This record gives sequence, C-alpha cells and structure tokens, in this order.
Amino acid sequence: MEMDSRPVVEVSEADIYQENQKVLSDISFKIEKGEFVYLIGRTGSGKSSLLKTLYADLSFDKGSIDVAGFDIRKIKSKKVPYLRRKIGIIFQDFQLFPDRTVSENLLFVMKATGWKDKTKMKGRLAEVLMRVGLGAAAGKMPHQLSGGEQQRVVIARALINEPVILFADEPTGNLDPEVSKSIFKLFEEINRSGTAILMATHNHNFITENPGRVLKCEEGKLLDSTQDEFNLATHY
Ligand SMILES: Nc1ncnc2c1ncn2[C@@H]1O[C@H](COP(=O)(O)OP(=O)(O)OP(=O)(O)O)[C@@H](O)[C@H]1O
Repeated sequence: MEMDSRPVVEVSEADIYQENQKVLSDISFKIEKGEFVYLIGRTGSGKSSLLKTLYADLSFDKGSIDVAGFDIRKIKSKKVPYLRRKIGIIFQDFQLFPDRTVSENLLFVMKATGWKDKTKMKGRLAEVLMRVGLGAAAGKMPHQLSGGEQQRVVIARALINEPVILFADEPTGNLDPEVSKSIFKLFEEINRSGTAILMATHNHNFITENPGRVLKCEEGKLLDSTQDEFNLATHY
C-alpha cells in the first residue's frame, strides 16, 4: 500500500468567519503528519473560530481547506461524521455525560462512529484507557474523577478511532499547573506515536519548556513561526 504523504491539514488563502464577522483573513498553512503545532493569540483573536472551521463546525469563505483528506468547503453535513472519525477534538470543558460511567461515555462514541463487534469494542476501550493512564477507571462516574482524570477520559475518547490529528482547544484551561503539565505530557506521548496535534493554549510555559512550531492569531492575520520573522519573546 502506498503511504499517504499529504499534509493532514492544508489551508490555502481562506477567510475565517464567526457569524458575519471576519476574524482571520487570507490564511494559509499546512500541518504535516505527526507535527505538533501550538496555536496562540489573545482572547477573541480567532483561535477557536479557526479550530471550529477545521473540524467543519463553522463555514468559511474564499480559498480552500483540506483536513484528513476531506475538502472542508464541499463537505456535506452527512459526511461530517466521517471527518470526525479521522480527527479528535478536545475542549477545555470536559463534556462527558455526567450520568454515564467512563466506559458508557466511550462506548457511546464507538456506537455513534460505527463500531459493532462487542469484543473489539471492549478491547479498544481497555486500550485507550490504558493509554491515558486510567486502566482502572472504566466503571467510575465522571464526578468520581478529578478534573485531570476527566480530561484524560476525554483524550481517550478522542483516540478511539486512531485519529491522524487532535484539535485541542485550551485543553488545560480548567486545570491547575501540575495537572496541566501531566496532561501536556500525555499529548506529547500521543504525538510521539505519530498523531499530529494542533493545540490552542494560553499556557506559555508549555512553549518555553517544549519549544515547537507556533501559529499566532493576531489582528486578523495568522502568523507562522516557520514562515515569518517570528520572535517568540516579543509575542508574549
Ligand atoms: N458564537 C459566536 N457568535 C458570534 N461571535 C462570536 C462567537 N464566538 C466568538 N465570536 C467572536 O469571534 C471572534 C473570535 O473569537 P474566538 O472564540 O475564535 O477567539 P479565541 O482566540 O478562541 O478566544 P479565547 O482565547 O478567549 O478562546 C471574537 O471577536 C468573538 O467575540
């Protein structure tokens, strides 16, 4: 089988909108397989809008966007679930069903994304929970877990279908610094095993401690540390 070497995200000359307001103009960038990319910028600068556009939750104008092989401009709403199987989405607020156990939360997503074989489902469930360090949490209710553990469940849920990229929107925004660090480490591990990550964050410690490529939303533009005169020190 031929290896697919196309970028996982390819944005070309696109305008990003929130309602009728343009938030980013004429943006272009690529994310290659297995890349780790930070997305920074002030509150309201357009990070969430950009992420939502990439996972086909907001429509855009001009240009083209391709994510995991899907043409986001042309994607029909009934095809969006197929896109969502190739990507993982992680938010700041954990968005687990509060009245269902950890396994029920994960099984819900598996059923919704076409899993049918009970044995395989159980196997995958155990695998993703082990992966995030929560092997023993399957039977727990979300409220019996700490914030960091709940976020690990969300990450496990995002990993179920072996996504090519994780879109994380301020994934440690509700967590204390120590727990944030351990969640960040988990993202790094996931990235090392080949999943690309685009992480919107206000936590600049991550970037100073683990320097990497940075995209920055600023005054309606998207700056790229690999393309622009981009001095991180002046960007904080
Ligand atoms: N649901 C919405 N309806 C209308 N305008 C919105 C909506 N959500 C965001 N906006 C506006 O769009 C612009 C970009 O917001 P966005 O949420 O993308 O910024 P952000 O960089 O993610 O901010 P934060 O760091 O606070 O999450 C802002 O001017 C914001 O007020």
